[in-house]
Amino acid sequence: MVQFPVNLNLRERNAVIVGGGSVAARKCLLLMEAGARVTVIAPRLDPRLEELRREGRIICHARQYGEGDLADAFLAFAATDNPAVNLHVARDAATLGILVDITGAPEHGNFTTPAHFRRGDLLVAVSTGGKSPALAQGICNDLAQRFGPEYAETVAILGAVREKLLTVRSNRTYNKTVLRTLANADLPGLIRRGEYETIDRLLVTHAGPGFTLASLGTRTEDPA
Ligand SMILES: C[C@@]1(CC(=O)O)c2cc3[nH]c(cc4nc(cc5[nH]c(cc(n2)[C@H]1CCC(=O)O)[C@@](C)(CC(=O)O)[C@@H]5CCC(=O)O)C(CC(=O)O)=C4CCC(=O)O)c(CCC(=O)O)c3CC(=O)O
Ligand SMILES: NC(=O)C1=CN([C@@H]2O[C@H](COP(=O)(O)OP(=O)(O)OC[C@H]3O[C@@H](n4cnc5c(N)ncnc54)[C@H](O)[C@@H]3O)[C@@H](O)[C@H]2O)C=CC1
Repeated sequence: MVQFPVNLNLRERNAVIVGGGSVAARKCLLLMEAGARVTVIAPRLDPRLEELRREGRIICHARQYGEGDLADAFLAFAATDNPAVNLHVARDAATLGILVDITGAPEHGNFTTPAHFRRGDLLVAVSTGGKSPALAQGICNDLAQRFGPEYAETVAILGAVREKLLTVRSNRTYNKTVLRTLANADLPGLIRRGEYETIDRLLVTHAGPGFTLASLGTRTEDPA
């Protein structure tokens, strides 16, 4: 199965999870992090889901999956321990044209959830197309050691430089060169060592006067 990589914007989109066990709870937390509105349908709820329900942060229907449950979903997850129910969800989603992750039988759905970690706006996702979730998770754990919190700051700085460059300069070739140079300038290493003056010098040299960390708003005061 050749899968297509995509990053979804789920802000204020409806997501329906059929099933309420530990897999459902994991998907639910992930969806909430992304700003989705989550509905869970399951007769039995994991304690984490039960708590979210009590706090009014998700909608729960304490019953078995049934007719019409996917009606207003943007995307859906089948995470019950009953393969027949999961297949029923797969068929209904196909009829409605809704994206669905059949967590116990990925070949019946049209997307899967990769292992992942975040550093601010940096998202690293690893997929084996369902062949070995444990390997995907292991590779992610290795990468997480290599890409520490300094990458969150690096992405914030590069994002701010990019936004300012695109606003103040219309020369695309120039911008591309500057952005590539800065992206390859080991800002993470400089941040790790606290060498913010060197970063300022790099920014001013390559992007131009006015491109200091303070003026970009990514750093308001010198830590020294
Ligand atoms: C297809 C997919 C469905 C989907 O889209 O979610 C799927 C399916 C299945 N997983 C199974 C087992 C395990 N899953 C994990 C862990 C995770 N599984 C995740 C994703 C996915 N799992 C999707 C494909 C991802 C890809 O490879 O591209 C992670 C990465 C992300 C997440 O769940 O959000 C998450 C990391 C959790 C974290 O970071 O905490 C572990 C490891 C562990 O628990 O230690 C095991 C045991 C070891 C093993 O089996 O490898 C089984 C067999 C169930 C059974 O035996 O009954 C099935 C069903 C099947 O394959 O038939
Ligand atoms: N990362 C992943 O995606 C993983 C996926 N799986 C698969 O995910 C599925 C669920 O695993 P767990 O959460 O551990 O199961 P679980 O046993 O903890 O929970 C099952 C849930 O399904 C609900 N359920 C049962 N019949 C239902 C129905 N007719 N309608 C609605 N809800 C119903 C139960 O009430 C319960 O909440 C399994 O199919 C398993 O193969 C398993 C491990 C990892």
